[in-house]
Amino acid sequence: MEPVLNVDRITKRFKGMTAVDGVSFSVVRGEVAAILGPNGAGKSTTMHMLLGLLKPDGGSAELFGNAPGSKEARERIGVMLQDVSLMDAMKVREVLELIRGYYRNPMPHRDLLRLTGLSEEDLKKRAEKLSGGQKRRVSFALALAGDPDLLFFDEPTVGMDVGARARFWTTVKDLAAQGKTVIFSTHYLQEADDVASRILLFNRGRLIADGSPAQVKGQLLRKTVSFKLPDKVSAERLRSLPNVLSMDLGMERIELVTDDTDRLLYALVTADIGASDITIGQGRLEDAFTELTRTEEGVV
Ligand SMILES: Nc1ncnc2c1ncn2[C@@H]1O[C@H](COP(=O)(O)OP(=O)(O)OP(=O)(O)O)[C@@H](O)[C@H]1O
Repeated sequence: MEPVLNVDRITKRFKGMTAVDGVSFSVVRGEVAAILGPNGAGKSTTMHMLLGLLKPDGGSAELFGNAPGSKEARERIGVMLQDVSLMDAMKVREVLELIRGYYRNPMPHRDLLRLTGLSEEDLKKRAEKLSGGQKRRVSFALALAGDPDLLFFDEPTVGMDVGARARFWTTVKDLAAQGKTVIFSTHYLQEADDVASRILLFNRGRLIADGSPAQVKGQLLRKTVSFKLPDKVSAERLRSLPNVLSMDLGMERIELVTDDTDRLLYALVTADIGASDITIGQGRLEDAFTELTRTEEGVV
């Protein structure tokens, strides 16, 4: 598999705080990789280093074997960042043609409109007159203008309505199926799960999980073991059971959140506390995500 991006222990510090802390990963051709994480996790800083907009304090990155920001790398990438100024005074067509003019093999005009959903009418407008959603479409068109092999999207769907979001991701998947590689950042686990073939989960500047959505979810997912108890059993006693991450002591039922159902169940049954009507439930993914990132905070 052809490596498109190689990141080796990349690090960035800002005035005594470490925004990105020794992150390593690589991405191969045709992957759609989501850089996922809460606010301040280091997603944008990482992306900016990969684009050559920020210089790392340690480690390195290579795009198609070239340094970020080099002419060779820039010619093969397309970028959609947050809050891009679209040269407001120009018409959309002029902006697009200007950017297409920078590239040796720009994407044909017709394909750009088809992929981004921009209309001929939109092209006649000045960028400043566009709605938020239309501006995102133009940003997408600018990212595709050079028909790049590698696309970077920083929180691309912010400001898009549901329909625009769905269309955008369908197009992204089609582009990946044609062999283009896509790296995007997002706060939303669900979005990463729906779209990405690969999830890079960041928290507090570190890469804390890396794998397919199924692998990362497997790592994140916590199950619940719920049961009834005949007599009052102290919370202390329940907490002493193995692999209990948290407890909910209801009037009717006790619910324990665990990262190892088998071990907990065995201990529960052999503890001889009279647990009955035992059920196992699937934890909610969003809860698991919150839990994992919170736990990591405690570790740092
Ligand atoms: N130019 C800068 N100067 C100082 N600190 C910065 C700078 N850029 C980012 N940081 C800090 O580095 C950390 C990581 O920020 P970054 O923007 O990379 O996170 P993020 O994951 O993209 O967050 P968000 O989801 O909120 O966009 C944060 O604590 C942020 O305050």
